[in-house]
Amino acid sequence: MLLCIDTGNTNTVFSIWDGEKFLAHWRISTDHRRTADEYFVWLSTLIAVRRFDLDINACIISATAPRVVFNLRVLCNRYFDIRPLVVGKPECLLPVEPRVDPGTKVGPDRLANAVAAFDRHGGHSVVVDFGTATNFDVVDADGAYVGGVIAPGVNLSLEALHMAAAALPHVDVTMPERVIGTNTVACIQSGIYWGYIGLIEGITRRIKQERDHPVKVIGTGGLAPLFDQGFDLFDAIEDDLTVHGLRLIHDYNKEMGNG
Ligand SMILES: Nc1ncnc2c1ncn2[C@@H]1O[C@H](COP(=O)(O)OP(=O)(O)OP(=O)(O)O)[C@@H](O)[C@H]1O
Ligand SMILES: CC(C)(CO)[C@@H](O)C(=O)NCCC(=O)O
Ligand SMILES: [K+]
Repeated sequence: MLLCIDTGNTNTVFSIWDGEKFLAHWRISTDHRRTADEYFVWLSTLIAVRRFDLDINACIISATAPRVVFNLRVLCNRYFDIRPLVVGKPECLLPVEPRVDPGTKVGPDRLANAVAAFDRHGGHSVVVDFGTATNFDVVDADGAYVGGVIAPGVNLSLEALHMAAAALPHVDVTMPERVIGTNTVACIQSGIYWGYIGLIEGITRRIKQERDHPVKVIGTGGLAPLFDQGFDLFDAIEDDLTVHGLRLIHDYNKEMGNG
């Protein structure tokens, strides 16, 4: 079984691939202080609940927070006796290299998104990923990541508003019926919701103008469905895009005799 670990700045997803399908996706908050032993206790508890044998013989990691990699490597070595592939490190091959400015370290989650989008939708696409950041990852005809956009994430914007303005409470993200709010909470919800609708519409329109080929827009991340209600923002929503990409990158390395 392959263990795919997608560490974002807020949450980390552990997914188990049995060679044909994902058996489970488990989520834990990202904390670089978490030790290998802590991860293992957590993992083995979840595996016991699901009653399948833990037979992990390969691991691939995407870490947008590089500090977590040390303890994840220890987890792999100590408990599974394997060396993980770490996306973005020179020893981890990619089906196509990204085409960006020299010296740019593209986020490994964006590299995985590009590989997954190319697999499911072919070239000429853009992934809109709603995580800690709201990032747009542009995929070329051959599947290469060729750049994109990084905007503050929805929950980050809400948090910033609440922290910086004494009179503004923390609110949940929902779709308000009307743009004009008649109370404080409704005003904030409107600013966030309609603000992000405008951001997604505006940025995808401009990305399409900059490309010389029609572009498919793929939404992913927990909040993608919320922004899809009644709007034509996305051609597809994929909830497991990043781990799907990790699985493909692992398989590619195996095919190439690497790891
Ligand atoms: N209506 C909602 N309001 C607030 N949060 C939501 C809502 N729906 C989903 N979420 C949250 O969105 C998050 C989506 O997870 P996702 O993996 O896409 O990004 P993340 O974990 O926040 O960021 P990162 O991947 O950068 O760590 C989950 O933590 C989930 O609890
Ligand atoms: C943009 C985020 C934060 C999205 O998770 C991550 O991919 C990242 O830290 N990227 C590094 C910079 C870049 O991708 O250009
Ligand atoms: K993510």
